[in-house]
Amino acid sequence: MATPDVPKTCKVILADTIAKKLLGEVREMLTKGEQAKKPTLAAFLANDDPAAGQYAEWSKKTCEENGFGFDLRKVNKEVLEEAIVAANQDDAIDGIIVYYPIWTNNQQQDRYIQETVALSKDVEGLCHTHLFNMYHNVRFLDPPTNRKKSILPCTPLAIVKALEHLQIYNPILAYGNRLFGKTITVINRSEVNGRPLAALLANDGATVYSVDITGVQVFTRGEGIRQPRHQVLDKEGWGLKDVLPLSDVVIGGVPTENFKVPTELIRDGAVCINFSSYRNFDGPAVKEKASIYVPSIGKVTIAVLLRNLVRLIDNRSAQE
Ligand SMILES: NC(=O)C1=CN([C@@H]2O[C@H](COP(=O)(O)OP(=O)(O)OC[C@H]3O[C@@H](n4cnc5c(N)ncnc54)[C@H](O)[C@@H]3O)[C@@H](O)[C@H]2O)C=CC1
Ligand SMILES: Nc1nc(=O)c2c([nH]1)NC[C@@H]1CN(c3ccc(C(=O)N[C@@H](CCC(=O)O)C(=O)O)cc3)C=[N+]21
Repeated sequence: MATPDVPKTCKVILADTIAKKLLGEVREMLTKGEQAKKPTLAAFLANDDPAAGQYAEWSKKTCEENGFGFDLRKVNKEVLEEAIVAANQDDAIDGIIVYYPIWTNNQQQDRYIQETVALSKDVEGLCHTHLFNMYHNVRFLDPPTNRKKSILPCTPLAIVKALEHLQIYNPILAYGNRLFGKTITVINRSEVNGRPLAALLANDGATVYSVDITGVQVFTRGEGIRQPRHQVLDKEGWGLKDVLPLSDVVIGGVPTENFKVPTELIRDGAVCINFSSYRNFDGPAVKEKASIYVPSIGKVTIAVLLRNLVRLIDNRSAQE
């Protein structure tokens, strides 16, 4: 029998679809818990980054629509540290988010602020203990009791949730190994986004090419997939031209207007995901190449933020 002509079309998946599913789960978690009061986030905005301001507005809206409190605090850089310390001690506040970057030319100072947020209120998973657990593939804060879940950074986790939704995670495989056999390129290696993302994906079994302005590194679980955590190697002289043709999934996070992933290098049928505030893929062209295209992820990030907040509250009741 002749095979009918199947049109070759790219499926565009919007963040909203994935976010709605997660928000449904979050509301369910909320009704199961026995919170006496409305879970409340304190959000510190101490820069004039338009992306951060927009993100704050979106987060506020999503919080309020889903039964969460969102307390936006616009503060001066100079008083930020003291303001965070006060929120750490305030029982009315369940989680704290700080919009980065703050000191654009001083990463050390931003790191210091990340550490100022109390571990029990670190809704973005950026405190050292949370980062250490993520990089070491440790899921709980209190082994061997395992009642307190370690928090994962919002944007990397949002991308993992998107990949689960798209069934790039293969549920036939064992949990923790569901990306085995997949090759993924992540274009961005910042400490808050690209690097944790590459580590998470490698910890789940993928081969991850992590690309930044300086070059390419490969994150894997090592030979024979038996390593408990990822390993990193430099790929001297490699560039997008080497890694894109190998990649089942391409994730763009370059924060510039004019950067575009070269469409001609993308594999036919690849899955393309953009998390940058700028469009890293040339929309019409990528739809001729990709099997699935996710043009933005922000709404999923916000859903994950709320999910993390519920986790923090559960962790606190596990403590008590
Ligand atoms: N949708 C979401 O949930 C979120 C989106 N963002 C957005 O993601 C973007 C990235 O944010 P950050 O990681 O904080 O930025 P960043 O400036 O800290 O890091 C940018 C990364 O991209 C790399 N890069 C820059 N130009 C490149 C090029 N031409 N080729 C390859 N690599 C290049 C840099 O080397 C660096 O690793 C921004 O647009 C930000 O607004 C950030 C957080 C959440
Ligand atoms: N500590 C920290 N954590 C962050 O996660 C963080 C940050 N700092 N600094 C700024 C960037 C930027 N960012 C965005 C998240 C969502 C949307 C978002 O929801 N965008 C909508 C688009 C809105 C529209 O329609 O224009 C979407 O993707 O659907 C945008 C931007 C988080 N950031």
